[in-house]
Amino acid sequence: MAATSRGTSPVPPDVRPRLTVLSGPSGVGKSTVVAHMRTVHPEVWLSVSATTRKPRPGERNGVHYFFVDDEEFDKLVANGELLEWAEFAGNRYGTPRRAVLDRLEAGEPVLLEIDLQGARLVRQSMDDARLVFLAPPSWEELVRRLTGRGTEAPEVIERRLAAAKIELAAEAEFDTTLVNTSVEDVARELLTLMLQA
Ligand SMILES: Nc1ncnc2c1ncn2[C@@H]1O[C@H](COP(=O)(O)OP(=O)(O)OP(=O)(O)O)[C@@H](O)[C@H]1O
Ligand SMILES: Nc1nc2c(ncn2[C@@H]2O[C@H](COP(=O)(O)O)[C@@H](O)[C@H]2O)c(=O)[nH]1
Repeated sequence: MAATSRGTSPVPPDVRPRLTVLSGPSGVGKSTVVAHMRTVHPEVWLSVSATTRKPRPGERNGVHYFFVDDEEFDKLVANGELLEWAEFAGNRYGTPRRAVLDRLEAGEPVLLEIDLQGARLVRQSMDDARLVFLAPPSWEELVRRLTGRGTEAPEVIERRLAAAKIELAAEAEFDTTLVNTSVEDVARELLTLMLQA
């Protein structure tokens, strides 16, 4: 992932960047929105999580995730290297702590794309984090997107939809909700939120 510097940052000099967490049910379009935002603003830094999930076709180690086995993930947890971690639909996911803290200390805005459990943990440990919930236009559209992506087996889709019901019920815990009707619009709104004081 490309490094950022204050020189290329979209952050106005009088704004103190903070941590933004983007969450929402599986399939709502979090990765799509973030990828679009980063094509327009490649200088925005996105944390790369560690996961025990196997890579999907096209996913690259160190770019989309750090793909690790159970033993390596155990070590990351035991050594305190994760800012937060959670089990989601049968796999573990966690945010490498050092990289996030380094960026914040350098005065750069930081974006995490993580699940509800992780968002709750971040809120507990970093009370000025901004929590953004990405919602689908409807339940039917969420099912269509998750199924249409074609990356999960039917039983995994069922697990993710069960988790989605819990995540949708937690929307009120977030500071802001964005409805993902248009990827371009939501990406723009997300960037605006990230740059607000
Ligand atoms: N606004 C949108 N309109 C129509 N389709 C969309 C929209 N946003 C995303 N999609 C599609 O929905 C599918 C799921 O998107 P994506 O993989 O980004 O979801 P996600 O929230 O990151 O899921 P997960 O949490 O499972 O990783 C993809 O096929 C994507 O192209
Ligand atoms: N708590 C965390 N959740 C994370 C992290 N990285 C990703 N995720 C979330 O997991 C699910 C499933 O992701 P997928 O790539 O397998 O579809 C999704 O909600 C992600 O946002 C993390 O570091 N911590």
